Amino acid sequence: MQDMEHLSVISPKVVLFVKKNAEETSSGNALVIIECSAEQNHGDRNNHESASKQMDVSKIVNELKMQESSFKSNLWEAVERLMFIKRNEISSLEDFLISVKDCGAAARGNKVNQATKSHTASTTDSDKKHSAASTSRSHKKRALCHRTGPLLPVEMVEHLRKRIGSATKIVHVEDIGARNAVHVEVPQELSENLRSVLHSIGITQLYSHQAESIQASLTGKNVVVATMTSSGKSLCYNLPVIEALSQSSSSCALYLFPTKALAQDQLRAFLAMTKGFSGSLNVGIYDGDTNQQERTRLRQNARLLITNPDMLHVSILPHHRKFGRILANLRYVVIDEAHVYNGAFGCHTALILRRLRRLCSHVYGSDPSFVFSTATSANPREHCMELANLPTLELIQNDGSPAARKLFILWNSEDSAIEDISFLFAEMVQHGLRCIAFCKTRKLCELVFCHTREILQETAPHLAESICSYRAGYIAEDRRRIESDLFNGKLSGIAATNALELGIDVGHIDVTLHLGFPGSIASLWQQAGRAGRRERPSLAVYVAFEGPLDQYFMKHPNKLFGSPIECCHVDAKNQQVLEQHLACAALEHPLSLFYDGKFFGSGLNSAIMSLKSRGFLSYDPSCDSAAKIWNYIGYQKMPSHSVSIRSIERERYKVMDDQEKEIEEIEESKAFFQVYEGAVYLNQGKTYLVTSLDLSSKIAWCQKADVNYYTKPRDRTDIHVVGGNVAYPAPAKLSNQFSRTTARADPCRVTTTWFGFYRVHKGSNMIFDKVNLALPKYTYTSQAVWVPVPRSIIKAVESKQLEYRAGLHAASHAVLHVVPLRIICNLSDLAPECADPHDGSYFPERILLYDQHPGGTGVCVQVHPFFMELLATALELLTSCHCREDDGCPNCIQSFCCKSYNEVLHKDAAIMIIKGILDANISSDSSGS
Ligand SMILES: Nc1ncnc2c1ncn2[C@@H]1O[C@H](COP(=O)(O)OP(=O)(O)OP(=O)(O)O)[C@@H](O)[C@H]1O
Repeated sequence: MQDMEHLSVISPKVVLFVKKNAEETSSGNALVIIECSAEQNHGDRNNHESASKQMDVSKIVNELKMQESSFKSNLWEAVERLMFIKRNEISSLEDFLISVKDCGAAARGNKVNQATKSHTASTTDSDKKHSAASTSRSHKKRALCHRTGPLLPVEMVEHLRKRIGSATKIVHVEDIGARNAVHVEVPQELSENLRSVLHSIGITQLYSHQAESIQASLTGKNVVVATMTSSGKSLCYNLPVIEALSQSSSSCALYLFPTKALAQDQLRAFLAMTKGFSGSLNVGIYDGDTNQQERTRLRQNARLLITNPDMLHVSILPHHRKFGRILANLRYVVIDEAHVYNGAFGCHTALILRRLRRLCSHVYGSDPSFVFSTATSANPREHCMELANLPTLELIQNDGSPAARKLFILWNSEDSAIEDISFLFAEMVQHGLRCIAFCKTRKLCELVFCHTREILQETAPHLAESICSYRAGYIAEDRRRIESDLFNGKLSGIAATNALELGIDVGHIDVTLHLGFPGSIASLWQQAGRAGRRERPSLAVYVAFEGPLDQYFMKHPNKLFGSPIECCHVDAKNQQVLEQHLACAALEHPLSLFYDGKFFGSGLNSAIMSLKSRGFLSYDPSCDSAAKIWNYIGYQKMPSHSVSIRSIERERYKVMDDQEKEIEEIEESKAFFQVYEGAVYLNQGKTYLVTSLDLSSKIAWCQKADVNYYTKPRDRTDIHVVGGNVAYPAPAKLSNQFSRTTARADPCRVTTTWFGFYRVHKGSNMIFDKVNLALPKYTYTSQAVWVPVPRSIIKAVESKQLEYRAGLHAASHAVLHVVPLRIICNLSDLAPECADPHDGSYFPERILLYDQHPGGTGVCVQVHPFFMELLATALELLTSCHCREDDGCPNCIQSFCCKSYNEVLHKDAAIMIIKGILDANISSDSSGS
């Protein structure tokens, strides 16, 4: 009985002991009960060893209840609740005692309290002997139970340090100092109307950048406002627009927001601002949620139309005559959050804006000014000029807004990042700090929400309902409700995906938590920018996962805080996308080589020829031959309907509960990651079990469940190179020694297979069951660029005792990293073929990149001519990177988008493979010449 610690005298007959280092019971408990008499209690424990029983907590509690019915029920409740909630976490007597202490007044007012006091004192020494990890866990519990009342965000760092003790997880604190405002008087040229608008929202002075930008816009210049998050960028476009609309009763404006939520938010702000406004501004949102009646009303009356690029593409431009009044009088086009228009989506938006400007010019004789805003782009001017094909653009970036101090903590989790962020989330809420916990995936978002709520139910039940989750997939009504609850202060915390990253005004937020690196430094700042608005000090905590990418930033904080944010890229010359939009443009208004070159660039001629040969365009011989007019003659009535600008899928699975209520719709490509028979499915913190999946009607039926595990699909993505000609030939002139490239560009078939799932214990994250499933595969055709690896190289790598597969995996990541050095693209458009680290079966011997969008956006075809040069650049990258680890760093072989979580990478093997391919290529080149 030396390993027993006295827990409490529960009754004259029963004493609870914790068995130190006990083997876990089936439900993961290490509690032992000693049954004895009151006198025996004070005797030698060894005498009663035979009476000890180790069993499930549930059985213990029931047995104790039966034996001791006279005991106070509220204490039972407390103990029971505690045991169930904490089942895997009771690592020391102190943990348990602290938790008991927190379990209500009843528990504190009786014998347990006395036992608690004496044993808290007596176990302090033994606690010191605990390992660092268990000490930190113990401190964590103490933190959870410790309520000191409201704290300021900046006080939280010290508080956390005290709570988690010496085994600190805080590896770095970046102190981002406050910035003073640079105010200027409201410019003289602003009308009385505008002054009264400002007055009505309590603004007496402008920030310097606002005045600069407003003045430029009022004189008709195109402007990009590139200042910090929460720097008052909305005013930079709202004021000139209100001015224009109030000066002329016919003037109109168009606002483009990338999300519906943002559009709603901005409409709210605009209406609040113009509440007492004398003139009629007629503002409205025209998006997929707008009903027919409202659409008609807006087409007839709106002067400020708030929409998105998708609506512009499929509805407004193809039916432009119905919007003729607005287009003819268009004074301003506002594009908020310009950094979102990046990569493939940016490329499509760039062509949509060209279609808009062309119609304004050719059909309606208008030439609107553009106002862009962005907080997180390293090249705002270059990016926005390319986006709208503008000859000039005024860059406003001298930020005159004030900012309060922000502390940015890097938190390296020793055990579970999910548990840590949940603990931090609960801790913030308990100290009166409003908080958003950003999670990378929908599932993580639900898990963090559930964990945090469990903690709060235990430690501060009155706060358990004050948190919520928010992610894509929720029905619009739920999202609007959550947004407004957060705005109104009904909610004090929210676990969210990047759906909440853009500038929705969610009221004041004190703290942002970030679970894992969100994919770009720009995105991390964008998320962190949600807190500390309105000059309040704030806190951000980046909680790292175990993966190499997060660990890299934990080791090198300067790579986060000292590096510039990423550039935004769009490639409006992408031949494939250009042709898709030219077909749409030709339907909207006939195309002319003569008049349209300035909108669509030098690729116009060859794109028209290609469309002609494919039966989309025909030349109108009746027109003046110099103007060369081309009409749309394609078989599709509305070509824009088949051009998906965000790869939005039409095929979706519905998730229904047993009351036949729809809970969510999930895109087909993502459905089986979430719903399959036996899956634990989470939605807004509720746990469901998927009882059946009807593949024909695409419905997943589920019912509420109370389970202590989650499920994880087992899946694999295979690339099958189909062969044959690619749609677009490589440019004739290829450069230097790699002209006889062995790289190929081919159509490919991308197939994701789900072959089952794991059941994983919630607390321990241990897999305890493996289930096989037969689900339909998800397949789409796309394009790939690839190069085979000669057998001799594989042998050479293996002869050095290096892992060939790890080298191949690392090499494809390195090649992916250098693609943006040669072409303008978004890295998420492309993906490398990643070897499944847990699958030892055949894997193709090649380095391959494929286009992630069904049908492909043409990036691989563009890459093909210089693929071997990319290999040479990748080799330079690897050999010049001084990181020492075999599995490299994010600067060389680790990739954020790796589907195999950067497992099984080897830098030296990658160097050998790339070098080998290049050597083989040069020798085949010289032997062939
Ligand atoms: N000149 C000003 N004086 C005082 N407060 C201002 C001024 N201009 C704007 N604000 C306030 O600053 C807050 C942030 O403004 P806004 O939402 O326009 O910022 P933003 O730069 O668009 O933010 P985000 O980057 O998140 O989209 C608002 O509450 C707004 O009322």
